[in-house]
Order: sequence, then structure tokens, then C-alpha cells
Amino acid sequence: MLWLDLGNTRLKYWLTDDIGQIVTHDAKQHLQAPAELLMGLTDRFERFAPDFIGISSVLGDELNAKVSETLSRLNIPFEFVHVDAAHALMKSQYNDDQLGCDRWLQMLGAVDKKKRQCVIGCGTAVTIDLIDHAEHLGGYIFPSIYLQRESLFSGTKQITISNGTFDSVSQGVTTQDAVHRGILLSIVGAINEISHRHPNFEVIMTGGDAAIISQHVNRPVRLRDDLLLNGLARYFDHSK
Ligand SMILES: Nc1ncnc2c1ncn2[C@@H]1O[C@H](COP(=O)(O)OP(=O)(O)O)[C@@H](O)[C@H]1O
Ligand SMILES: CC(C)(COP(=O)(O)O)[C@@H](O)C(=O)NCCC(=O)O
Ligand SMILES: [K+]
Repeated sequence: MLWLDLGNTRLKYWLTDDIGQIVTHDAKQHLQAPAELLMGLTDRFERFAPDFIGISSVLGDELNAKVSETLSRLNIPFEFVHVDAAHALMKSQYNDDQLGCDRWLQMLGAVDKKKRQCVIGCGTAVTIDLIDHAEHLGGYIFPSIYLQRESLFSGTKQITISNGTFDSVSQGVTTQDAVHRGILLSIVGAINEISHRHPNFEVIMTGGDAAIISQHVNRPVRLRDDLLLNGLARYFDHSK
């Protein structure tokens, strides 16, 4: 099987064998041209001759149509995931016309009916979702550390910071440090507050920035990089 995750910044793919083991995987920035990026990957995909392609996309109808056009040339059946708030593995109170497919799949990949869980996706947006014994209660959406830095850069005259590392949440005494530490604290502080309000929820983090952010969270965190893939596998397993 070939599994695709089209996020706002990166395209991730996994090729798996008959027993679900990952044969190869990668993540690449798509620069809003995922169909063109996929075109360049078709040789690689054809070599593995997957019998099915399952896709998670949060890129919208227009880009999804271009992706479909590219994938059609492979002559391999493919299908986009559609969020289902009444899924057998997890009910959701969220408006399922609006809930991002990647957010939902990450939860579907993590859900355990015996647990209370807080699933945090650290991608282009940071999402924090609460699940109580396989019922999604709702959540929060924040701009990522990079989007926050861009908005300060473009919305102010004196902040011209466009690079640097996010490595501390202590107060800064330079613009560079104040910007990076303030932004990181806005997300870490929210996670700490939410986990304080929901003390018996297991905190699970995934996505490109999970490692950077989790270091500063004052609760044990389970880092998982397989949630979306696991969600895709569970989704297509149930739909067949
Ligand atoms: N401006 C930026 N500078 C450096 N890295 C960035 C920037 N914007 C995004 N990234 C990186 O891109 C990755 C996006 O994470 P990912 O989980 O793939 O998100 P998405 O699913 O939204 O594409 C993150 O690891 C982040 O560090
Ligand atoms: C919240 C998101 C932008 C996160 O996307 P990502 O950071 O993975 O690219 C995406 O799941 C989305 O567009 N959701 C729709 C809005 C919602 O979930 O309510
Ligand atoms: K968006």
C-alpha cells in the first residue's frame, strides 16, 4: 500500500508491505505544488507497485483535484479519507464538515476506548484535541511557532526576526530571544494549562515540531510519529 499525508507544509508518504510493515517513507516540503512533487515520485512508487493508495489531505478541493489527476496516471486505485464523526472506533462532537482530516486520523490512530487522551498535532498549525474513552470532545487550533514568527515579522515595523531557534521559555532580553521564547511559551503554556485542566488525560504528541515543543511541557508526553499512518490503516481497514 501507499499512504499519503498532504499537510499544509509537507507531503509525507509511506510504502508498506502485506503485513503493514513500512518499506520506505519520506517527508518533503511541497511548496503548494503537491501534484508536481508527486509527479517526481511516481517512478519510485511504480517500482513498489502498491495495490492501493490511501490519502489524507488538508489542501482543499483545487489542489486535491490536481493530485487526483497525477495519481490517475499510475492506474492504481486511490481514495481520499472523509471524516466520519460517527466512526465505529471514535465518535466526535466536532462539526465533521469542518474537522481537518489529518487531525481526525491522528486521533483515530491513537484512540483507545479504555483511556482519556489529549492528542497534540504539531504541524503548520498546532492542534490540541481531547478524547474521553473514544469520544472526541473537541479541541483548539493555534498557529505554529513558525506562523507566529511570520505574523510578528509582517505585522510590526521593529521586529525583523525571520530565523533563529526555539529552545527556551525563559524571559528574553533581546528581541531575538523575546520573540522565540514568547512564541514557544504561548504553545507550551497552552499545553500545560490544558493538561492541568484535564489531569487524567494521557498527553500524546505528533508532527514535525513535536520534539521541540514537548521538551518544555511539564507532564510526561508520549511522542508518536506513527499516528496518522495508523489512522489511515484503521480507516481503510474498516471501510473495506
Ligand atoms: N518557516 C519555517 N522554517 C523552518 N521550518 C519550518 C517552517 N515552517 C514549517 N517548518 C517545518 O515544517 C514542518 C511541518 O510539520 P508537519 O508535521 O509536516 O506539518 P504539516 O502536516 O502541516 O505539513 C515542521 O517540522 C516545521 O519545523
Ligand atoms: C488545523 C489544520 C490546519 C492542521 O493542518 P496541518 O498543520 O497538519 O497542516 C487542518 O487540520 C485543517 O485545515 N483543519 C480544518 C479546520 C478544523 O479542523 O476545524
Ligand atoms: K490553513
